[in-house]
Amino acid sequence: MAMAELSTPKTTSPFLNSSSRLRLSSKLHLSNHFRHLLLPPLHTTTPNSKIPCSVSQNSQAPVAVQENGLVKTKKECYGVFCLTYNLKAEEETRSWKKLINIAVSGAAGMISNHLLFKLAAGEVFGPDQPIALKLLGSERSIQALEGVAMELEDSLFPLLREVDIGTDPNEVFQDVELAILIGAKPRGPGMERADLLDINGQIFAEQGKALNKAASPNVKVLVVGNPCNTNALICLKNAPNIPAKNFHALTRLDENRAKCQLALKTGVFYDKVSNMTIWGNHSTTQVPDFLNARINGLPVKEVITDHKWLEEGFTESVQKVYTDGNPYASSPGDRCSNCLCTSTSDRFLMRAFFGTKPRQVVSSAHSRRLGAVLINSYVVEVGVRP
Ligand SMILES: NC(=O)c1ccc[n+]([C@@H]2O[C@H](COP(=O)([O-])OP(=O)(O)OC[C@H]3O[C@@H](n4cnc5c(N)ncnc54)[C@H](O)[C@@H]3O)[C@@H](O)[C@H]2O)c1
Ligand SMILES: O=C(O)C[C@H](O)C(=O)O
Repeated sequence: MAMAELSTPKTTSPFLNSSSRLRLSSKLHLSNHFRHLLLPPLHTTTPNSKIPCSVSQNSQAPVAVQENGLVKTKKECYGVFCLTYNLKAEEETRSWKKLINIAVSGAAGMISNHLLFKLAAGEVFGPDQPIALKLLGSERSIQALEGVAMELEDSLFPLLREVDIGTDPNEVFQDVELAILIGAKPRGPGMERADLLDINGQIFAEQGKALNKAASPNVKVLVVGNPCNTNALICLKNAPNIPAKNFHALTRLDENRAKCQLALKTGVFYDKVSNMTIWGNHSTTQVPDFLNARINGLPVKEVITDHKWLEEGFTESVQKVYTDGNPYASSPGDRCSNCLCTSTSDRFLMRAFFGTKPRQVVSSAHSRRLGAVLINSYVVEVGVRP
């Protein structure tokens, strides 16, 4: 890491997105970053005071655009992301793709905590794809959400061009091209995912309406919050202007689990298991399809001769994983969400859908018209379009 020096911008104080509805009440814990709201605006500081700032060795810091000697700021933004940069010089030497607007709900939660940093680092859409993150939180999580925005800011990800935070989906979803809907309650011990429908269903009705109104008409929607299949259907039904085929529910985790089970049984590394897909819901009724899966290129039934295990033990181990409490959760008995592997699954799936992975066969729960719209997991072939 090299140390660079940036001049303090001659500007008014950066402000938080109005949609965050953050107010400075006496109850609000004031973090260091947040204190600037109480400090005099930056234009009262010495114009050229230096702020040390670490940047990656090879990149020159882009210069913020100025008008009438004042640094231009955006309206709805967070901290350093309020500045408008002139990236023309960079565009001449690098070919950036057009920026994509990505909304993430539940952005202060466990899964997002892992996923957002992978998105910002370019691990999902590649090193030439700039992104803008629109982070949606609940009123309760707004302080934590602000903390997430600060961490993103401090990370200086070159591809991360904007971060907005808010609690109103109608504002946060404005013009988004991808919406990853994670914000929902996770299940507790002894609960089935379906038990969450009463609590979580309403969230996805509201967010469906907001997407319908505010998002880009071709927005792709990935529902993670459980029960994800039903929530995806609720969301879709509340967003009639968005093509039904754009809605997906995350069942990729089941596919990964099934691969692990087969790898464990046969002692192969899991990359030797292919064509493993899931049919049905992200629930105890799903069917992991071992009939079409391959181990080292051979049909599973040829490699595993214990067919009773395949039909019962294997199937059940994927269907019922962690129903009685998740050993990987940070505090077992308290919550049952697998944040790290879920964020990895999100990543796999999005990479697959946005074509940054070679062609492959995966399972995905997405809508299908069989008389009626169904959201269930089935086999899809995805990858770079010829
Ligand atoms: N499909 C899958 O493979 C999969 C895997 C793991 C978890 N999940 C589900 O994902 C959901 C989130 O899990 P988590 O571990 O991140 O939970 P978490 O409790 O850590 O985070 C959820 C966050 O969402 C926020 N939130 C709640 N309601 C909201 C709303 N209306 N709008 C915006 N934000 C809201 C909460 O304040 C919280 O910050 C759960 O429903 C869980 O069951 C799905
Ligand atoms: O099982 C849960 O409740 C969380 C998630 O859907 C998972 O499969 O791990």
